[in-house]
Amino acid sequence: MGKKKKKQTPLMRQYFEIKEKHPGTILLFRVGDFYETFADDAVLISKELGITLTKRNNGGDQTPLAGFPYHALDSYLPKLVKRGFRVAICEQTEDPETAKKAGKKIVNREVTEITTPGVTMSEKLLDHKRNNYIVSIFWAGGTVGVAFSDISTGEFGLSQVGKTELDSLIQSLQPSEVLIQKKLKNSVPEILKSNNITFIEDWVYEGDYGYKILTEHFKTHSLKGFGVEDLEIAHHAAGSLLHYMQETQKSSLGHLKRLYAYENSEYMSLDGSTKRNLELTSSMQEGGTDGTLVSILDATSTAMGGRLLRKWIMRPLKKAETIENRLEAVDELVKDHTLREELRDELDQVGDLERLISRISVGRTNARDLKQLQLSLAQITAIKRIIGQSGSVLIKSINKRLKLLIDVQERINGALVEDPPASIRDGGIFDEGFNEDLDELREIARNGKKYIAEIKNKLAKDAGIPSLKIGYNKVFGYYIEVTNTHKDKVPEHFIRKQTLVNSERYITPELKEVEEKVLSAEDKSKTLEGELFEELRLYVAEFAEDVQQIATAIAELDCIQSFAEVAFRNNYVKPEINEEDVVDVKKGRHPVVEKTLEAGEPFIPNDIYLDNSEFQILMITGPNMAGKSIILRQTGLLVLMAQIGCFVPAEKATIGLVDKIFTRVGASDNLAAGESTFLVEMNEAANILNNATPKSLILLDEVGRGTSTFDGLSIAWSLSEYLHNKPEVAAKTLFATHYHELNELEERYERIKNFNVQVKEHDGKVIFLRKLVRGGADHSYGIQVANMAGLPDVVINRAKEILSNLESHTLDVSHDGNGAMAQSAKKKEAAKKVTKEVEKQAELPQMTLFGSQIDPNVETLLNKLEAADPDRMTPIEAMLMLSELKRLVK
Ligand SMILES: Nc1ncnc2c1ncn2[C@@H]1O[C@H](COP(=O)(O)OP(=O)(O)OP(=O)(O)O)[C@@H](O)[C@H]1O
Repeated sequence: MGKKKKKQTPLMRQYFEIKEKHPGTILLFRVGDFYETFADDAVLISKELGITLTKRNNGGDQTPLAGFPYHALDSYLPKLVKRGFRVAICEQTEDPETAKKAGKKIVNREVTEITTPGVTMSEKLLDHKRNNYIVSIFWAGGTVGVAFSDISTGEFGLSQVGKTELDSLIQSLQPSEVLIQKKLKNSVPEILKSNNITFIEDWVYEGDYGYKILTEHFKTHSLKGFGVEDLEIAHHAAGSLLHYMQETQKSSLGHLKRLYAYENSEYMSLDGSTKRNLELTSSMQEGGTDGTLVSILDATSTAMGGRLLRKWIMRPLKKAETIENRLEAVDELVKDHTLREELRDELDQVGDLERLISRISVGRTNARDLKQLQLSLAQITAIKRIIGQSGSVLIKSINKRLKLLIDVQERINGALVEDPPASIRDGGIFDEGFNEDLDELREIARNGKKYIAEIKNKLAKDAGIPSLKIGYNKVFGYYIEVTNTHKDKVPEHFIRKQTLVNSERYITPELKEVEEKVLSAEDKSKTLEGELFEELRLYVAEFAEDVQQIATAIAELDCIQSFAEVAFRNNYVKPEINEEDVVDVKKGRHPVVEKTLEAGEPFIPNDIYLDNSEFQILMITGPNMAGKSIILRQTGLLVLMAQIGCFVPAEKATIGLVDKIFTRVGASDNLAAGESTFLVEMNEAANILNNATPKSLILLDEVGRGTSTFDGLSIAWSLSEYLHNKPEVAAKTLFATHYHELNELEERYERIKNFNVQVKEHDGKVIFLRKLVRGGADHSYGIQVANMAGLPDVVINRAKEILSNLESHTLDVSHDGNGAMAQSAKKKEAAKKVTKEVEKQAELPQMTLFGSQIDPNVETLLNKLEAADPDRMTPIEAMLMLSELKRLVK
C-alpha cells in the first residue's frame, strides 16, 4: 500500500510475462547455459530437487532464484513430473549474438514444450511395458463423455459411459492425469478424486469447439469415418483432450491418426473392485506387480506386446469366435517349440515401434531413433518367414498386416552412419556419399585441419620452436601457443593475444584465413546435416500409420507367443469355450499362488463345477486358512484367463462364457477412502445385486463380516436367497463364509450346495488338506489356527475353556475379557441364536404357536411381514427390517 512499484529488470519482466501465460506450471527459464526458476517456483524446486536457493537483483528487489545447468534437465525434469508437477520449458529462440547485433537488450524466449504426468514423450518418464494415459472427462449428467490418449504411442479413444462403467474404465486405464472442467473444481466427482486432476477452462468443453478441433486435426469433414460421429457427449471430452495435448506439446501431433470408439459392451465387465481384488495388474499390498496375474502371464518380448497384454487382461472378451481364434493361435505355438523359440528370438530384437514413430512424428527425435526403426522393420522379414506357414486364422491375419516398408528401410539405411550420435546438432549423422554438398563441405573442413597441422609444423620449424602448438578456443578461434622458454624466438609477424603464466598465445593473418574456411565449412556442414535430417524425418513420418499398424500386429503376435510360452512353462491346458451355462474345472490351480508357495509345498488342485440348474450357489465353509479365498479367486482368474484367450492352470476346463465377474473379497480395501468397511461391503453387494445376470460369475468372500454377527448373517442369508430366487440375477456364485449356519440353505433351496475345504485334526493341531469336498463344515478350528499363529498357551487354553463352556451354555461370556478367541466363541454362540431367529422369521407364517400367543405386537409383526417384498429389498433394508421385527417379538 502506497509503496511505489519497483522497476523490474528486462529479464525479470520477460520472465513474469511468460510465467503469467502458463498458470499451474513450473517455468524453467533458459538463461545461457542454465535453466533458472524465480520467486515461488524457485522456492518449490529448491525444496523438491534439493538445489540451492539464492537471490537475484530485480530492480532493487531481491527475487528468490534456483537453477541448474541445462544438461541436468534430463535428470531433474522427470523428478518433477513424477511428483505430479507440470513443467514448462522456456528456451532462448534466437542466437544471443544476433540479438545483440540487432541492438536488442534481451533475447527472445518462448515456451517450447510443457511436460505433464499425462503428456510426455520422455523415455525417462515412461515405463516401456505400460501405457501412459491421459483422460478427459465431460461430466454431463447421467452419461459421461470420456476420451483417453497415450501421446507416446499415438492411441486416441473415446467412449460414453454411465458412472459405474466410468469407475471400471478408469481402473483399466490407470491414467497419470485426468482433465475436467474448471467449474467442477469445488465438486470433483467422487470416482475421480484419487486421480491427478488438471482443471481446464470451461469453454474448451463447450459448444462445438470439440468437434471442430477434432475435424481440423484429422482433416476430415466429419467423424463418420471413425464410427464415432454419434458419440456427441464424448466429442467434448476428446476435443478438450486434443486441445490440451496440442497446447502442451506445441506441435501438430501428426501421429494421432485415428480416433476409435472404446466399446464397453464388447468386453466382459469387470468393475473397479474386481480388478483390484483379483490383483490383475497391481497387487493389493504394495501396488506393485509382484503376485499379480500380469506378472505370471508376461513373457512378452517387446514393449508393445507388454502394453497390449495389460489391456487384454483388463478387457476379457465375450465373443466365442474371437476367443477361439486366440486360443487356436496359442495352441499352435505351444505345440511347435521351434516355431515359438525362433519367433521369440526375432521379437526380442524389435524396438518400440509405437513410441519410435510417435517421437519421429512430433520431431522430438534423433538419428538413433531412425536407425532403430530401420533395424526393427528389418526384423519383420524374418518374422514373416517364421509365421508364413501358420494355419491359425489369427496368425495369418497378423502376417497379412505386417508390411515390410522396404522403401523406408532402404532410405534410412542409405542415409545414416552405422552408429549415429544422439545429438542432431553436431553433425556426423549421414554416411559419406549420401549427399554431394555435404561431402564437399566435410572435405574442406578436413583439409583445413590438415592444413592447420601443416602450418604448425612449418611455423615450429621456421621459428626453431619444436614445442610450438596450435590450439583452439571459442574466444580467439585458432591460436599459436609458445611457452615462456621460447618467447624470445617468436617472429615479429605473430600478433600477441593472451599472456598465460607459462606461455603466450598469438595469431597470424594466415592462420585466421584458414580458420575462416574450416569453421565456416564445419558450420555449414552441420547446418546441412540438420536440414537433411529434418527431410528424412518428415519422409519417415509420412508412414506413421503404417508403422502403427505393424506395431499393433507385432503386439498381438507377441501376446500370443507370451501366452504359449507361459502355458508351456507352467503346464496349462487349452480351455474349452462354449455358450452353455456351465463352468467345469478339473484339478484347477491358482496361477499365482502355485508359483509363490514355499519350496517343497505342493499346490493342491481342486475341481469346481457351477451351473444354472443344480450347482448355482456353492456355499463354501471351512476353517480359517483352509484355502477358501484361494478357491474363489482361482475360479475367477481361470474364467478370466480363458476369456482373454489364454490357456489355464488345470487338467481340464470347460468354460461357458461369462458376461461379468463380480467380487466381494476382503474387508479392508477402501478404508483409505474414508468409508467404513461395512459401507464398502454393502455398496459392493448392492452393485452386484443390481447388475448381475444369469451369465455372471459372483465371488463372495465372507460377506457380512464387517458388522455384528446378527446383522452379518442376516445379510448373507438374504443375499443368497435373493441370488437364488430372482431369475434375472441368478448368477453362478461362490460364497465363502464362516457362518456355518448358512449350510441350512442347502435344504431349503434346490440350487444351493454346500462345500467345505477339508482339514484334519491331529494331536490338537489342524492339518490343512486344501481339498474342496461336498458338505458343510461344522467346526471352525479358530483356536487351533490361533495356536499355530503362536498365541501364548495361556490364552489358547483359556479360549478352549471358554469355548467348551459356551458350547454347554454355562458361562456368560459378556463378563469375560476381550480376548480374540472369546470373541470368536461368542460369535459362534450368537450365530446360533441368530440362525434360530432367521429360521423363525422365515417360517413365521406357518407357525401356529405364534398365533396363539397373546402378544399385542404379533399382528403388527405379521402385517409387516406380509407387506414386505424380500425380492425388492436391498440387504440393508432387510437388515433393518429384521432388527425391527426382533424388537417386536422381544
Ligand atoms: N490349494 C492350495 N494348495 C496349497 N496351498 C494353499 C491352497 N489354498 C490355499 N493355500 C495356502 O493357504 C493360505 C490361506 O488360504 P486362504 O486365504 O484361501 O484361506 P481362507 O480359508 O480364505 O482363510 P480365512 O478364512 O482366514 O480368510 C494361502 O495363502 C495359501 O498359502
